[in-house]
Amino acid sequence: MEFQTIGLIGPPNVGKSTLFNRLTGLRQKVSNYSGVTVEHRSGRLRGTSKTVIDLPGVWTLTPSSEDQKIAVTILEGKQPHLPRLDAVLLVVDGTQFHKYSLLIGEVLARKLPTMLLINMADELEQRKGYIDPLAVARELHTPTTLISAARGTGMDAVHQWLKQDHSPANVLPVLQAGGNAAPCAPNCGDLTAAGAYRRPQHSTLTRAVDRWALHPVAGPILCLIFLLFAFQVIFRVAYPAGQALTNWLGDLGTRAGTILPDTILRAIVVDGIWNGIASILGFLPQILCMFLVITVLEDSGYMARAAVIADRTMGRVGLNGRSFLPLLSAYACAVPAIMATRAIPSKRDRIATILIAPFMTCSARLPVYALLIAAFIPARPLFAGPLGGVVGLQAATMMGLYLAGLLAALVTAMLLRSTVMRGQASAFAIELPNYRMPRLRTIALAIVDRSKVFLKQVATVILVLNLIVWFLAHLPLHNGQPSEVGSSILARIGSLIEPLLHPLGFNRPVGISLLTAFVARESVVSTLSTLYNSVHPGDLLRADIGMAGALALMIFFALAMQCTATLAVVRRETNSWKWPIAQFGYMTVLAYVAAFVTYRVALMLHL
Ligand SMILES: Nc1nc2c(ncn2[C@@H]2O[C@H](COP(=O)(O)OP(=O)(O)OP(=O)(O)O)[C@@H](O)[C@H]2O)c(=O)[nH]1
Ligand SMILES: [Mg+2]
Repeated sequence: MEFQTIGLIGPPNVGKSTLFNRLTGLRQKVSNYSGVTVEHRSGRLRGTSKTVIDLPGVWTLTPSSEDQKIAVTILEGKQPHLPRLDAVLLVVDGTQFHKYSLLIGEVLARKLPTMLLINMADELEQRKGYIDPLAVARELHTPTTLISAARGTGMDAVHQWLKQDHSPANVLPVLQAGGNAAPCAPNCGDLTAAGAYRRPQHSTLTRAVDRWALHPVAGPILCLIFLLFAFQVIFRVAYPAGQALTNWLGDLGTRAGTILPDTILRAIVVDGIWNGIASILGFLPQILCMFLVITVLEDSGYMARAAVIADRTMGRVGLNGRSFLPLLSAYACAVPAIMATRAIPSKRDRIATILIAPFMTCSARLPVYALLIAAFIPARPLFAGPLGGVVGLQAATMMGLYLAGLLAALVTAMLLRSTVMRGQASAFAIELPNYRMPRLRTIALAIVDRSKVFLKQVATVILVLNLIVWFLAHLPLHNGQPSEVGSSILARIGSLIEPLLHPLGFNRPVGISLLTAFVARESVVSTLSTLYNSVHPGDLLRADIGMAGALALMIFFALAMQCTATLAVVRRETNSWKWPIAQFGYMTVLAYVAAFVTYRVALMLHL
């Protein structure tokens, strides 16, 4: 009998998802910190009809958080709509083998056919550690093998075990090592002695880097310098590259316009669709640059340190240290970050983290910030002097907006902890993984996948939004001709929201673009482009809203909850409408008031 449904179970950050990707050819997210996978993911074992299921990491089978509950429920065969597991690949990290006897004992006691995979063979050898998998197999009466999921070594034995006929007479002799008959007791005794385990030497790189990265003063400063440098690259390299792309696409649209006959169709294709698309595509290089930075930080193991730094410097606001990993991942997108809060055991801390996650600057805000900063903030050095050129005013403004979001999150956390979510902050312990050279494959896949998500968003949601905006700006028809700008449906919507826009210094196109931003934040760029009928709407906006309005718009955008996808996921994860509604109301009022104050202060300062 061959296995049909195989589960990957094991502690966090041991390489389960890396193995899953190798077995199935899929692209489950892999990163060097604990708690990356928070829900199950199924895939087909390559070349077969068998199902492999990747699970969140667990330290014991007594779950203490939502993600761990998922892993244990599936192991117990109690997950609705999912077949029972008929085999388990129990994955552990060979460089930390001394930590796993409890989990190994608990999993084997379930009596499912199990193979123990000791992963990270490459790192174990490199750091001069040792383990004898056959001796472990003999001790546990369980097939055991040493693998490297990242490099693909040792995988033959795994495939053989999965392929083999598991009727009692046909079990593979080498790996059998005593058969699968006698499962060990819940605690498997001293496996390290039985397996002649020699712990690997400490990673000298990790020690050297951590001396600086975890330093109470130098650590946060280095972190800020690194981010400032990343923003500088975004403005110096990615922005010009993106603008060149937009210019090229804009020219292409103009040329196509001269070929097409001068009909309504030409207006729809060139003005209604193409200009908006060309303007937003120019921000792809910046988004990719940001993802490159985030993926390198995650896969190198730095993110776990950033969480420690954040906990030390910001834990005083009452946030649980465990909140910082999801919050840091919200710099990419709030949706997976809110799902990552499943790893936080305390419900109260989890809800607090969900409520503040959308303040972190997600990648969809990036194009809008870049557009406004490039149009309004002069491209000059931040300070005079020989080193002045290293950091520009534009990069510093971008950093300021990221910090504004963070500050709003922390103040909100403080408010929550002193009102509706009072209570003791729980202690924070985090596993600090060894630093690893980020894998080129992980980075490349993250960037390719991100480009696909962005391009799909542009080709679907943003394109449709653009068309809707364009039509609303030209309807109703009068005697078969489009409306004058002032009498279109959009103009009427504009006049309705005008009283709200005026106190913030926004004009109608900005107001309309903020409405479309509810569907997709990035669409502010393409909506402005469609309304101004230009691939570079920033230049025209400069003449319309002035510096005070632009600063207010940046602050509004930093703080407002303009993302239906996030609201939907908050509803799902908290299982109530109360939280998303409260969150939406609070963030909108905060954004409005902060933008109003910014506008008035900027006017007073004659900016
Ligand atoms: N050197 C080395 N690194 C590996 C190996 N397998 C995985 N890794 C790295 O280990 C880290 C964790 O890998 P994941 O596959 O995300 O681990 P996981 O067990 O799924 O983690 P969670 O989802 O958090 O439970 C990543 O940085 C991987 O690149 C390996 O065989 N050798
Ligand atoms: Mg995983």
